[in-house]
Amino acid sequence: MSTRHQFYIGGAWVDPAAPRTLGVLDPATEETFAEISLGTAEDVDRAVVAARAAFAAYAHVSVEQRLEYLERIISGFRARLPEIARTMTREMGAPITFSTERQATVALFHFEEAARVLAGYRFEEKMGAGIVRREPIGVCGLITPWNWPLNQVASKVAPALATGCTVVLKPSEIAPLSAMVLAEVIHDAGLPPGVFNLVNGDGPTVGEAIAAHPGIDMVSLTGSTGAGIRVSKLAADTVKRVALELGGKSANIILPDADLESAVVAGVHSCYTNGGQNCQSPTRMLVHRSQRDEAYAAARRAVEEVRLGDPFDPSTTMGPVVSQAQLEKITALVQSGIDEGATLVAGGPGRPDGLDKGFYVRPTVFGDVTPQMRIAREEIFGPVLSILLYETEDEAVEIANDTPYGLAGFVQSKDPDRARRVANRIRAGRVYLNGAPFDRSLPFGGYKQSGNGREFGRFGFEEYLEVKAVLGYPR
Ligand SMILES: NC(=O)c1ccc[n+]([C@@H]2O[C@H](COP(=O)([O-])OP(=O)(O)OC[C@H]3O[C@@H](n4cnc5c(N)ncnc54)[C@H](O)[C@@H]3O)[C@@H](O)[C@H]2O)c1
Repeated sequence: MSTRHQFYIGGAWVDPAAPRTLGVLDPATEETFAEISLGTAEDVDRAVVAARAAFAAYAHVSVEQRLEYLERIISGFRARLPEIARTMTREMGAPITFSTERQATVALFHFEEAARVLAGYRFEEKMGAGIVRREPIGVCGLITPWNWPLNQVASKVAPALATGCTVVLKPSEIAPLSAMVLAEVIHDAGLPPGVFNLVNGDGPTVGEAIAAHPGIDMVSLTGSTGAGIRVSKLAADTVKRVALELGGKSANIILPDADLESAVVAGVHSCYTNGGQNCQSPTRMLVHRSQRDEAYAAARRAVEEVRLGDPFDPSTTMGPVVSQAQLEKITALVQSGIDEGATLVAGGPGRPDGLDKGFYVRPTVFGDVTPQMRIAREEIFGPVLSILLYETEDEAVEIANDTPYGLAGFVQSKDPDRARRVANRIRAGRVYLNGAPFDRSLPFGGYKQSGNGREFGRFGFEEYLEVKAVLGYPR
């Protein structure tokens, strides 16, 4: 078993203020394979002192120098990408192919994108009788989840470092190890001590200490809506900037003119990506009532294509879910779907055949789901798709928007103008038309209870900047 008891503070790996440990579980074997420390408010204090001291100089480091640091992080990351991917597969169960091609690669993208934005960014502009300057906001407390463990870390750390901020990172205590590899990469890149700090711990202790700390200027959290609310309340006392990336229950509207078979099959697979543990997963599929039977048959065929099993086997397309707690939550919601009268199209509760160990759940599809059912309203965070039926385009849009969330939407139609019209009516921060691929430069974030921040590209970069007007220039 590997032990990673130290935190990265002030440019060195240091012992925690008090000994308290937590095992990290391999979700495929249910075995504890590593151990970390759980920090305290005292550890957060030390990290904030280091980050504040470093900010005084780092805020004024030239763009060229910051670009050089980012380039060194990028090459160090690239060199360790296979190890980073394996670490994520071990700590949270994503299939190795997915960890390599998506989880790790997308995390690397954020550093490349931050460097690209930094290289072309105008930090000053002339306006009226003055100039407007954009300056780094200060010390940033970054709190991240386990489902895309390094992507979420990188989408915050990269723009923070690029803009001249300093960082106190608290990765998820459930999947903390890939972030510790990143800390080693950042150390090797030779950033000044204190610019980047990492303290492991749980939400109520270390997360809340970060949110409340008077020495932190901004807190950015990706996680559940409940954690986001708690962090906002704690941050209010010191009027911190708060950026939240929270849960979702995204709708995938399949308009009647779409190619139904391919839209349904792609929608099922998209819902199941990363074992369904994605904030923006299209978990509510909206199908025209006249296409019900055909859609259910296509969904069943898509489920048969899923290869559930050992996440280190390159042919596996779905691994276990992250934990026993997550497995129980998913199972309870699947049972609620049955109890509330939805039609079980595929899957269901219970252990998948042939998998006696590990937190495996059966990929499941429900049909005839109504908007009031729990499986239509609650974020399940597992491979469970709900199919809802609609009669008119207006009704489809109404169902899509009938949720406290607003992270993403998906629209399928052969008519691009029609798809765009429907997209404009969806109250969400991102809409994908006809299976559009991921684009790292476009903003990512939620409406409503899905959050208030924007990450990725220029929008993510600007989250870490203050705006200053300097008056007294000729007009
Ligand atoms: N919108 C997005 O970009 C996005 C991306 C990925 C995941 N998510 C969301 O994250 C959730 C799954 O991740 P999770 O289970 O790790 O979420 P979580 O809210 O349990 O934990 C997320 C992080 O917040 C910390 N935390 C928990 N309670 C806290 C508190 N009271 N104060 C401060 N910090 C606290 C945790 O320790 C962890 O580091 C889902 O709801 C998912 O939709 C959102």
